[in-house]
Amino acid sequence: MPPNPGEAMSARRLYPPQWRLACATLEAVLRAGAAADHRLHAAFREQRNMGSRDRAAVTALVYGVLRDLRRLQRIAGCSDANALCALQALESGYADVPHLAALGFAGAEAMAHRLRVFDPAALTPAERYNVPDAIYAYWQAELGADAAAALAQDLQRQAPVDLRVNALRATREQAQRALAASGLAAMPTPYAPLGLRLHRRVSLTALTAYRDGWIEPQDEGSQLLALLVAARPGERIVDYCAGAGGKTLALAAQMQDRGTLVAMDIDVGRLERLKPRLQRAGVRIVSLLPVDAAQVRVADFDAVLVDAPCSGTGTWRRQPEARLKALDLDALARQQYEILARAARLVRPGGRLVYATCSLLRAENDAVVERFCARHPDFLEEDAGAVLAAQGIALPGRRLRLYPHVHGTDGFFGACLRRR
Ligand SMILES: C[S@@+](CC[C@H](N)C(=O)[O-])C[C@H]1O[C@@H](n2cnc3c(N)ncnc32)[C@H](O)[C@@H]1O
Repeated sequence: MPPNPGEAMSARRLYPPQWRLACATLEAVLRAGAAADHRLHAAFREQRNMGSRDRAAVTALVYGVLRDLRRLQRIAGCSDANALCALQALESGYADVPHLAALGFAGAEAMAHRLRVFDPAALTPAERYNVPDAIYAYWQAELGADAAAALAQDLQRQAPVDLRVNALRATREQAQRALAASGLAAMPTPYAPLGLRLHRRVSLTALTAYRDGWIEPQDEGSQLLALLVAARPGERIVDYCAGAGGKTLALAAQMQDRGTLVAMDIDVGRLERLKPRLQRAGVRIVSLLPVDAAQVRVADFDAVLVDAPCSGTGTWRRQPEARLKALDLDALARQQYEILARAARLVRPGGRLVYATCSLLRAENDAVVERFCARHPDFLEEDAGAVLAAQGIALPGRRLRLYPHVHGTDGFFGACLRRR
C-alpha cells in the first residue's frame, strides 16, 4: 500500500482502455460468474492494439481484486466493480485520486478516505484470506487454526508456472538447457521427477521447447496424481475424466507411447482441445471417446484414472474467482461417487483404480473413497505413498494429500484402489 493512499504522486499511469477493460471484466466475473482468464483472453484477442504492458496492468488489477475480494469489499462497503478496481489501483500504486477522477471514477476521494481509515484488525481471518466462512471454519476444525491460516494465505498467492517435461521428446536436463537458452531459469520441482518450475510468467507458445513438444504446463501436484496410476508401457489404461488431457499426456509419456490409452469425458468439446496437444507431444496411443462409449468393454483395463469434477478448492491460486461459486457439497459428492462407480466397471480383476480431485475438502475426497469401498468389497485400497515410493518419490501416506503451504503445489487428493 502506498504510504498515503490517494496522494501517491508517483503512481504509475493507468490508461483509460486499461481501466475500462479491468472494470468490465471484473463486473462480468462478479455478476455473471465469468471465468476471468477466458474473459481476458477473449478481450485481448479482440483489442489487438493492447500491448503487453496494457495486458499486464489489466490482469494485475483484475486478479489483484479477485485475490483479495472479501477485504476490499469490506473496505469499499460494496461490491461495485469500479470501486473495487479503484481500491486495488490505489493500494498497488497504479493510480492516485486525481488520476482515478480523470479516468471518470467519481468515488476516488471517498475510496481513498475509506482506505485511510480502515482498521485491518476488524477483519475476520476468513475475510483477510478471502475464503468463504463455511470453508474456513471447516479447515480450522480439520487442520487447526495455524495450518488453516497458512493454507488460506498460500491459496491467495500467485502460483508458479510448473512444466512437465515430455519424456517422449527430451530429458529434464535437456529441457532445462533449452529454456535457459531462451533466457528462462527453470528449477527442478522437488517431488515430480519430470517437473520444472519457472518463477515468472512467460508466453509458452513463443518458446521453441513448447512448440517442439518438449514441455507442457502442468502443476507439479497434477503430475504426481498421474504418477499414482504407475502406468507401464504396453498397458491398457482409461483416463475417465480426461478433460483437455493434462493427465492423459502424462500417462502417455509414462507408457512410452506404447499400449492403449483411452481418454474419455462427458464433454467431448474438451477432448477436442486435446488433439493439438497430442500432436505436439508426439503421442499416438490415445483414442478420444465419449464417456461410456460402446466400444469400451467392462473389466478390460489394467488401470483407470478418475480425475473427478470437484469444487476446485485446491486451485484457488490459479482461479481466485472459483471461491465465488456456491458449493453444493452433497450434490458434488453424489456425482463423484457415481462417476467413480461407473468408471470402476472398466477395471479388470487385479487392475488399478485411482480416484483424484483438486479439492481440499473431505466430503469430496475421503468420504467418496470410503463410500465406494463400503459398497464395492471387490476393491481394496492400496498405499498411495508406497506407489510413489516405488517410483522414487518420497510422499508417504495412505492417501496423497498435497497442500500449497506444505508442498508448494496446488491442493490435490489421490487414493489408489485395486480390484481383487
Ligand atoms: C478435473 S476435470 C479433468 C481435468 C483433466 N483430467 C486434466 O488433467 O486436465 C474433470 C472433468 O470431468 C468431466 N466430467 C464431468 N462429469 C463427468 C462424467 N459423468 N463422466 C466423465 N467425465 C465427467 C468434466 O467434463 C471435466 O473435464
